[in-house]
Amino acid sequence: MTLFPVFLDLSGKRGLVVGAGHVGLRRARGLLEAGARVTVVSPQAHPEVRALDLELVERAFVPSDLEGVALAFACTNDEDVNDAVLREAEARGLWASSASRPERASMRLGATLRSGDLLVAIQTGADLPYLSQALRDKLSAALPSDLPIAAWSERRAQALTLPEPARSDVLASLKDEIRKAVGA
Ligand SMILES: C[C@@]1(CC(=O)O)C2=NC(=C\c3[nH]c(c(CCC(=O)O)c3CC(=O)O)Cc3[nH]c(c(CC(=O)O)c3CCC(=O)O)/C=C3\N/C(=C\2)[C@@H](CCC(=O)O)[C@]3(C)CC(=O)O)/[C@H]1CCC(=O)O
Ligand SMILES: NC(=O)c1ccc[n+]([C@@H]2O[C@H](COP(=O)([O-])OP(=O)(O)OC[C@H]3O[C@@H](n4cnc5c(N)ncnc54)[C@H](O)[C@@H]3O)[C@@H](O)[C@H]2O)c1
Repeated sequence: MTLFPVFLDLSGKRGLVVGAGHVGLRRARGLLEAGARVTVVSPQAHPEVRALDLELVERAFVPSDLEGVALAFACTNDEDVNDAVLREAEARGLWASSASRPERASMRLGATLRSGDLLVAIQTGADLPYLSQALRDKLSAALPSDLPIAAWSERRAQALTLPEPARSDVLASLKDEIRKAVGA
């Protein structure tokens, strides 16, 4: 299956996390980092989930938990519950992922690498987190830590306001400088 890569702006949207073990904790943190509002539904919760700024509902999942939600993460240790979350999400036209049945889900996750706003996500397409993590670590070690990304972005924005041929000249030299800086 060929997956479509996309980066979501979740600010102000509600994400539902079903199951508050260590995978649910990772999903809740990731959603909060992205500015989403988060509801976690789980009878038991990892202690670190309680410390987060989210709504924790301490009971088993029911389909109405999906009301008002933009996307859902099935992270329980019960495959039937994770399947039910996928099924109910699908019925409501919502994207959902499953920690235990990824191949049945409409949404897959990957290993991620962040440096400021720079975000790299790696998905093997083969349910092989060891490979995506290994590639992420390799890329992380190779990435220069002091890239002047904001300054480059500002120079590009300014160049786009220039008339030709200045615009193309400035953009070409910026492109060369960036490729050299990252060793491409
Ligand atoms: C990269 C990362 C991102 C993330 O999940 O955040 C990620 N797994 C991570 C960690 C991790 N995964 C597992 C352990 C337990 C210990 C171990 O086995 O080592 C740990 C360690 C831990 O949890 O700490 C085992 C595991 N993983 C999956 C299953 C189910 C299955 O295989 O069916 C099982 C077997 C469960 C079991 O049977 O117990 C499934 C998936 N895991 C994916 C991604 C997706 C594939 C991505 C790809 O192919 O590229 C996919 C398909 C899910 C999806 O699409 O959402 C994250 C790194 C976090 C980081 O370091 O940043
Ligand atoms: N994708 C990944 O990266 C990854 C990594 C490790 C494990 N896994 C898979 O994900 C599953 C979850 O892993 P974990 O380590 O977070 O498990 P865990 O056992 O730590 O947590 C499971 C949570 O689900 C909750 N739960 C159980 N039934 C529920 C229900 N009906 N409604 C709501 N919540 C319910 C439990 O109370 C618990 O908080 C594992 O069983 C495994 O299959 C995936």
